[in-house]
Amino acid sequence: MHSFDADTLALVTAVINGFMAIVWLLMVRSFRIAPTAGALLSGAYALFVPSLLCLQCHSWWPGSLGLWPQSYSTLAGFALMSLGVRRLMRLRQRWGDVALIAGSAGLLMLTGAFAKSGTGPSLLPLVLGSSLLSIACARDVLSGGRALQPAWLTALLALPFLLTGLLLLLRAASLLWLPGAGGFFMQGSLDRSTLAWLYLLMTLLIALGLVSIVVMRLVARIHYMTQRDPLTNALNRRAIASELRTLQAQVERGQRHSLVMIDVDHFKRINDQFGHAAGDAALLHLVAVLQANMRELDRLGRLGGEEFCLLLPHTTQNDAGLVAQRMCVALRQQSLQWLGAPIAMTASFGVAACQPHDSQGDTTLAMADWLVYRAKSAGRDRVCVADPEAMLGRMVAAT
Ligand SMILES: Nc1nc2c(ncn2[C@@H]2O[C@H](COP(=O)(O)OP(=O)(O)OP(=O)(O)O)[C@@H](O)[C@H]2O)c(=O)[nH]1
Repeated sequence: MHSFDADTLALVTAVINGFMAIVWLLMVRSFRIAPTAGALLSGAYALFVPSLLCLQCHSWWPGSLGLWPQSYSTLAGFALMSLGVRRLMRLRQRWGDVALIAGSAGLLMLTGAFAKSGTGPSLLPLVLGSSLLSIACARDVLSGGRALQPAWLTALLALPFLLTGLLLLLRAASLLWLPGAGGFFMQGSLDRSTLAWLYLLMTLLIALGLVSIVVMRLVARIHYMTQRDPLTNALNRRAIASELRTLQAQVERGQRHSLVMIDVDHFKRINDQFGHAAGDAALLHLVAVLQANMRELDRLGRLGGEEFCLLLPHTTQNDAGLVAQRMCVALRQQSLQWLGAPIAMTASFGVAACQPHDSQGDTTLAMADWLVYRAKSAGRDRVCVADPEAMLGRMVAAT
């Protein structure tokens, strides 16, 4: 553990910070991932590099510069880090708080430097300000991560920020008690290289934590996209088939669920008369009307073209018929507004209860499909509800 001295470890930490600055910049520029948070974090990491490198070059640059570059770049780095973390956790930005902490720390250093005329800024405000900002990051990860990740994982991500904040707080305390301690790392009870190791470890953990937040968000987004129809954002065919299989399995255990198949009437005419864009808008309008008339646990999916499927868990066929009737009337009454003019739109609905002994839901789907066909034949703009006995007889006869 102690085979490296503190300066070498600070150099390694600087390299890691530089690498992370490039990683975040790449994510922002090349992939447009978390653009604002990424830019702020990239800036923060870039600012930490000179603050760590200054430990090495301190001896040979102009004495008048003293600790100024190191002090301010560290403080500015923590300020940007704090803003970046808030943005990454999708919390309302607190520019005022960050400006207050960083500004007052900067001002204190400035006044301290003038008071001591040329001795360079006092490190105390810098370390205290950085510590507060790092603790604020831990708090933001905890509050922003509540909705996203399991609690233990959020706590794990917040921990390195908290430890860094506490280390800096300890350092501030040592500066207060030992005002002569001029170096970046704390002197006293813990030796410099142990502290350098701890800072290096915290840097690594924070970098991993921040990147893993983005990776988890991306995985969740990709999972969401594989389940959705890109135009209407309703569930796609694969996702609705999977939901239907789940309901069918519950039917075997005595639950009662229903399915509604919906097909827009004369959709081709809308496309032909008003153009494909109007057709797309009509599909979005249909989904909006259906969603306004369904419960949160109901599932709406697009099977393809202008054909949709609505799963109604814990709903009898009769109740599902009433829901479909409500949707049919709502669609008839709320015409699509296209370029300032109304376009009348209706749909045909087929309603069937989820059938037993139908693990894939094929029979249920076929029944609802057949009922839509019947609604179309009977003049469209209506709901047909299954009569299971009569229907199964007819479907068997038809095959
Ligand atoms: N705008 C648009 N049109 C689509 C989309 N998917 C399929 N269509 C069109 O939807 C139309 C479906 O026409 P048909 O199957 O004849 O059905 P219909 O005109 O609604 O007639 P009925 O169902 O008998 O009332 C076709 O012209 C497809 O090109 C889409 O995503 N956007």
